[in-house]
Amino acid sequence: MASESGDNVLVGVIGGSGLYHLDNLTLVKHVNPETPWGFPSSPIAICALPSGVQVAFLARHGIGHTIAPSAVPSRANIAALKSLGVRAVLAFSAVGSLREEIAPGDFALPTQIIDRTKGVRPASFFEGTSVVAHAAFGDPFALRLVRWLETRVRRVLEEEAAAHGGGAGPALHTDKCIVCMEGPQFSTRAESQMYRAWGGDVINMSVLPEAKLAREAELSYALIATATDYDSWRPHEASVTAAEVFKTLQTNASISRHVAATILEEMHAAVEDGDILTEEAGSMQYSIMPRSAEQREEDRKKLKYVLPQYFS
Ligand SMILES: CSC[C@H]1O[C@H](OP(=O)(O)O)[C@H](O)[C@@H]1O
Ligand SMILES: Nc1ncnc2[nH]cnc12
Repeated sequence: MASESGDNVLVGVIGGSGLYHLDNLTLVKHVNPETPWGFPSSPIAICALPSGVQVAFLARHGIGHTIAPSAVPSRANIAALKSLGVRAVLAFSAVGSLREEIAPGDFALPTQIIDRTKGVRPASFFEGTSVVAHAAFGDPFALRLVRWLETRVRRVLEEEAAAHGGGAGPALHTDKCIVCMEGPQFSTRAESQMYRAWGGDVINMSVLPEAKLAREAELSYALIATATDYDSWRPHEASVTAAEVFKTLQTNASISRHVAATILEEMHAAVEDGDILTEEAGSMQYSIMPRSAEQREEDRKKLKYVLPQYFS
């Protein structure tokens, strides 16, 4: 797909709470594409890695963290990244831990999601159009990208531990299930315990509809979850507060920047090389219901923005 920017920006990074910029990058320019679903959360920073390779960085809640989780314009965010030519998205998120072994400061790579959003977030590019599509979402993250990330993120966490005296350092937890709640209030103790009983391992307010929209846009999407707290399930401990989250947010963000600075070059190369990290390309081919006479031309035009190969 020819990108709107004309640049070869294949990798997009979405920063969550505490992560409003990346390290070791030279800002090339800011772009703020108006998509058929409005403007992204903030202007997108197109940044050059030391090799000159460019990546796109978007702050999910805006640079000044002014957008609440339920109000994040996820359709515009994903559509804007796609319009720049992005094919794989690395998203970061601050999460609560629902498991004793996932300590604040640890990192997790989820492979499953439980949806506890309340239907107030627009969750499909097809919503409100005359085109019906049912994307496959059994594996909500791009598994090849997740597996690719495992070894690389683990290595960075080991480097972090070595640089800070060789102690245990943050652990990486793989194959975890993330609960996405509506918020903005945190969970009750009863809810937190229920999520554990359901098999949830970590919890946030942001992975949906972001992951669904990435799938609809045929972008490979993975989430690096960074634990900040133990949510509200521990019977004899205080339940989570924003103050508790803030305690680990900066350290987690700084390690997240180290992860990004270490892997982005290689990730760009892997995406460019072909199908290793672009497994979602073509995945919507059989998800869109066959064209009928009732499909409105204006809707096809809108959908062309994210899926040009099906709506030319
Ligand atoms: C600041 S606590 C709750 C807030 O933090 C997470 O944001 P993000 O996923 O963007 O890092 C969580 O999802 C909530 O939105
Ligand atoms: N306990 C929690 N619940 C939901 N989102 C979070 N983000 C960070 N901690 C969280």
